[in-house]
Amino acid sequence: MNDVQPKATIVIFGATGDLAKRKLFPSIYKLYQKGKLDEQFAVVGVARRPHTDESFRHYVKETIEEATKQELIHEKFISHFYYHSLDATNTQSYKQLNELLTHVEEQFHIPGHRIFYLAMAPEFFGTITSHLKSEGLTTTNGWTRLVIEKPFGHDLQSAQKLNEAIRQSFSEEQIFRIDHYLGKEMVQNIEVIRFANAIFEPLWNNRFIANIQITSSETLGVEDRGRYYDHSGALRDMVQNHMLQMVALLAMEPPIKLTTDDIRSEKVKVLRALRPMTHDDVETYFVRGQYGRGIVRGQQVVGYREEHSVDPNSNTETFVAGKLMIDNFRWAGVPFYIRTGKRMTEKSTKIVVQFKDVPMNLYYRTSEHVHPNLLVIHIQPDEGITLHLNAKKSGESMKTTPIKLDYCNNCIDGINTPEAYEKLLYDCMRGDATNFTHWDEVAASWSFVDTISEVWANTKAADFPNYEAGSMGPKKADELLQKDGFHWWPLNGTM
Ligand SMILES: NC(=O)C1=CN([C@@H]2O[C@H](COP(=O)(O)OP(=O)(O)OC[C@H]3O[C@@H](n4cnc5c(N)ncnc54)[C@H](OP(=O)(O)O)[C@@H]3O)[C@@H](O)[C@H]2O)C=CC1
Ligand SMILES: O=C1O[C@H](COP(=O)(O)O)[C@@H](O)[C@H](O)[C@H]1O
Repeated sequence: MNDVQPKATIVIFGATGDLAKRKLFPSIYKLYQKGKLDEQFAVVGVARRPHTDESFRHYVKETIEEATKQELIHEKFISHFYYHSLDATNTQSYKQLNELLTHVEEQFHIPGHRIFYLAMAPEFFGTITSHLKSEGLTTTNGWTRLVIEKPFGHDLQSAQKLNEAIRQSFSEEQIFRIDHYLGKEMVQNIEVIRFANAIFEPLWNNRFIANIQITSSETLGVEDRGRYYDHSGALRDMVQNHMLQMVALLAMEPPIKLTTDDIRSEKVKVLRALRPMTHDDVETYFVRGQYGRGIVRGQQVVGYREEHSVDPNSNTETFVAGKLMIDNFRWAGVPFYIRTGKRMTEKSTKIVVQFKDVPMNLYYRTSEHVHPNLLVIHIQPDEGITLHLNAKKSGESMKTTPIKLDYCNNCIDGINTPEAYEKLLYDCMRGDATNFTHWDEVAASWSFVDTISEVWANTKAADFPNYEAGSMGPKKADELLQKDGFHWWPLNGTM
């Protein structure tokens, strides 16, 4: 894990697809540019469509130039790319792939370390992994690792089935399940903010925190992913993975050490402590929404049901808000509100920790309230922390005014935060699985969301579409907090 310039072959299944193009190739290039990969690496692209090594290299070069908006200066870099045309279901083809891998390993002096990155539809995961093992691709002199993209199943049962299939060929230690939110700089910062600051950890519990709000809003609609999304919805697409991972990081106990196992084990405990939903609870604790037509960033956009490859009578939610309770000593009684949706007012991911009011308000003897202290963690697009405090109003004795202490992570000159995929790929190459999800986390998350999706699948949402594109979601999402005497803190800093 200490190898700063790991030596490995990255085999990308689905190399002609969208993810490889937009995220994987540019990330590999950035790692090379930063000197995190030396010359002992290779990338072998795999997909069905025909390519020679030359035409594939040309394609990769173009995609990187497009993504990074710069001329690809390192011609040497591109010579590390190879292509093998393969239908995932064709056994014979894996033998040829193995021969190619042996060849590139000799060429670049790579000691048999292989990463198999499955950037393909999940229905192929089992077939590919079983072929990798049966055709000898996992038998090398080095280590072999498997990177699996989301979605990891559709519910607990299908995830279990998928996991069992993969585990026939790879052990849990070899499996790196991607959740790209765990690669985001400020998501990784949650642990540091909590555990490296004496002022926060003693307050990080139900005695001092009133509620925690996590919002991940998008302005985009479903784009060209209507077919996938209409069978998934926001609950499976965002809540089961990204949102619950952020909840786990915010709520976990301090790990004994900062090791992968210790951190994961604390996260799993949180996910297991989530108060399970009964069918009757769902309506009280969760709100679903679907966008209708509206205006997003000045552009008129169509409603979800009019999107390409979406059922015109679709019951699929494009928005979820929920109130989560964590039934343990630290968090009993503290609501964690989550909210995520497509076609909302702005693209933003933020966490707001609202502290309880001071026991007695000395500064306003009237009914006025002092502002609650808030710790805002800005995940994206801005990265940073804002602490909202109260201070004395200049010149006016005994009057308070809200003030903000701001730290902007991505404003510092010269620091360009690495893309999540860049960090995660590098972690995988070094064998650090901390920011990947363990099977136990996946299972606990599915088991929590399954009841909600069952209820929603079996009851038609009569009010869909129930929010206008370009808004912050349905009214019921506001009422969810109002019932508890809270409100969503605005995302644009006007608090
Ligand atoms: N795109 C994104 O931003 C994100 C994607 N993901 C996940 O990543 C995975 C890939 O997504 P994405 O890149 O968008 O998908 P695409 O549909 O763009 O690409 C699919 C890839 O699979 C290849 N493929 C399809 N069938 C076969 C087959 N029988 N044998 C060999 N190769 C095949 C295709 O190439 P060819 O047609 O040449 O065979 C293509 O390279 C999915 O699991 C998705 O959910 C997760 C998060 C974000
Ligand atoms: O995993 C997914 O995440 C994206 C949002 O990611 P972000 O990094 O842009 O916040 C979402 O658009 C997509 O539907 C989902 O599959």
